[in-house]
Amino acid sequence: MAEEHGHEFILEIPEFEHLSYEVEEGIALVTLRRPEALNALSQDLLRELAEVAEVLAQDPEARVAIFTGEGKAFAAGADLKEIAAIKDPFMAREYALLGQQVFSEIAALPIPTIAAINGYALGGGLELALACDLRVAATGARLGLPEVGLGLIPGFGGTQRLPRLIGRGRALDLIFTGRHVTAEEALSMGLVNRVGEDALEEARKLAEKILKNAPIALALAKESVVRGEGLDLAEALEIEADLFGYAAATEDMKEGVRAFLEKRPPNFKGE
Ligand SMILES: C/C=C/C(=O)SCCNC(=O)CCNC(=O)[C@H](O)C(C)(C)COP(=O)(O)OP(=O)(O)OC[C@H]1O[C@@H](n2cnc3c(N)ncnc32)[C@H](O)[C@@H]1OP(=O)(O)O
Repeated sequence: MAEEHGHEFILEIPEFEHLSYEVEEGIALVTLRRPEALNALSQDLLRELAEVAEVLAQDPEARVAIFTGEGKAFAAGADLKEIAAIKDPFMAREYALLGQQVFSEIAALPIPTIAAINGYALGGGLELALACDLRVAATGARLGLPEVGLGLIPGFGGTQRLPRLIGRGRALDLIFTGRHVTAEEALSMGLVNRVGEDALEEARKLAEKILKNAPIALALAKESVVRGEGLDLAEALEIEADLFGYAAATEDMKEGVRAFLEKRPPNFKGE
């Protein structure tokens, strides 16, 4: 996907069918584009999300990524037509593993990611939003994990990422009832970080605030949080101290501290 020509680094962006990818002023925008099926996550769309994650990990222009959906949904879940065609538990397991793998790649991206939840985020759609670092919802958005009403369970990370984010009790409320919550309720339970009239506009505002900060420090802060999950506190604190050491060795750290002392805004270069 990426080639070196002399010293020039050329990133080839694949042709996508079910999503679009654009980058403007440091913000990469990934838009799911299957509005006729409320952006249901078909296997083809999941594979394109894996490809876009690979692009995001390499694109030097992409400093924050926003994921959103075209039309009235962010994503209405895994594609139920494809689920209906699953013949045995082994195929179903492979299906879950595909979604989990793609969302884990998104969760591990070295840049901050934001889900701009413009409408329905249900089942696998909410699980995609959970794989992002931050979630911003439109006032009219509806979020939920309705899988048990279909005889399924959340299988793209929902049973793991949701309790880690909002706590076991609140997560099991959503998982057992399958109910749709409003953006306001999602905000009150910590499921989303912000609510606004227009999710994308609100997400862009958030991205712009993030972009004012030092890029390497952002990557290291995320790495510290991600690597610390699942470790005991002492081990996780060691990782934090190591990464603090890396951050302190950057030119941007010198610039940030100098700018503070000189009472001016910093000019970070990502070095
Ligand atoms: C591991 C992960 C597992 C999962 O994610 S399981 C799936 C979990 N998701 C769901 O159960 C949500 C399913 N969708 C719905 O409940 C409803 O939709 C909504 C409440 C989101 C919206 O309802 P309304 O406004 O009446 O729209 P509409 O006519 O139902 O949908 C428009 C078109 O979109 C298709 N569609 C919606 N969701 C899915 C889906 N998840 N998989 C495949 N297609 C979907 C429909 O069938 C229909 O299509 P047509 O116009 O051809 O009838």
